[in-house]
Amino acid sequence: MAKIELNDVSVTFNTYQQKRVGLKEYLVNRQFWKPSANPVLRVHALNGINLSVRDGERIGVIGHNGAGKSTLLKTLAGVYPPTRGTRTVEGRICSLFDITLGFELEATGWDNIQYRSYLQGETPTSIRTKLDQIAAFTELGDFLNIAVRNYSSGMMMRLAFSIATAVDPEVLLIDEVLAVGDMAFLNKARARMRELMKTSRLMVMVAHDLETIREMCTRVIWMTRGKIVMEGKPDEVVSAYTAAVSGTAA
Ligand SMILES: Nc1ncnc2c1ncn2[C@@H]1O[C@H](COP(=O)(O)OP(=O)(O)OP(=O)(O)O)[C@@H](O)[C@H]1O
Repeated sequence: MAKIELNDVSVTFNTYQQKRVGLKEYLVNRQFWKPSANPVLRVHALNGINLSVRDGERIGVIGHNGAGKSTLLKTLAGVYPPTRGTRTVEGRICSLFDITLGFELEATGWDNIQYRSYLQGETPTSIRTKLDQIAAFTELGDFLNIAVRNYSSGMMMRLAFSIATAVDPEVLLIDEVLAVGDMAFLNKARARMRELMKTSRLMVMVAHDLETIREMCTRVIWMTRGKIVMEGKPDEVVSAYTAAVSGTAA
């Protein structure tokens, strides 16, 4: 059984009003420099989020830029620990965002498929059957024999997407704006994503495309400034959001 439980979760980032002051800059200007010249800014990206998602639910997250959607997804994935509150996620997670991060640049495509598959919980036996399927999906052919340092960004995307989606996820976390290479690969990737959405036990998807949300989700969450302002049936929440955005809300 897969489930997600967020209890009063907040995520705060500390950032600086200006760029960080380096050692050289500090030494040169130290008689003039004061910490108050560059105060810490606290960004409350998530603010007291309560969310309970059960097996079988497909959640869509909508909201304007900077509302906290990606931070929510990354908190669910375990990338950001909550500054306050508790996070419980049960089930094998597949995160479809930032998928090209963390590759071994000096290793070949084949080696990276192995390394990543282990990180995704595969065993030497289970990898044996999947290796060829992943390689075939990339359509990278002999390029899989060279170091990924030499890949174009589109080739990296193909490799990363093929590996990330070769799992049998229980909890699927998707950022819709995943750019996955050229048109030919994009169509194939979209088809695979839809398949994963149908087969995973629970999904949370961040999307700006409201039609995809209406079509794919069982519940929608609308976020503003790190808070959930409305949640419920896709049609109702999307209509309220659209009305608010176009300025026709009552
Ligand atoms: N790593 C970080 N360090 C500092 N601030 C951050 C970081 N990540 C996000 N933020 C800030 O947190 C807030 C929420 O950002 P987030 O990326 O979650 O929004 P979003 O709803 O996904 O936006 P978009 O639709 O533009 O992708 C923003 O104010 C953003 O500047």
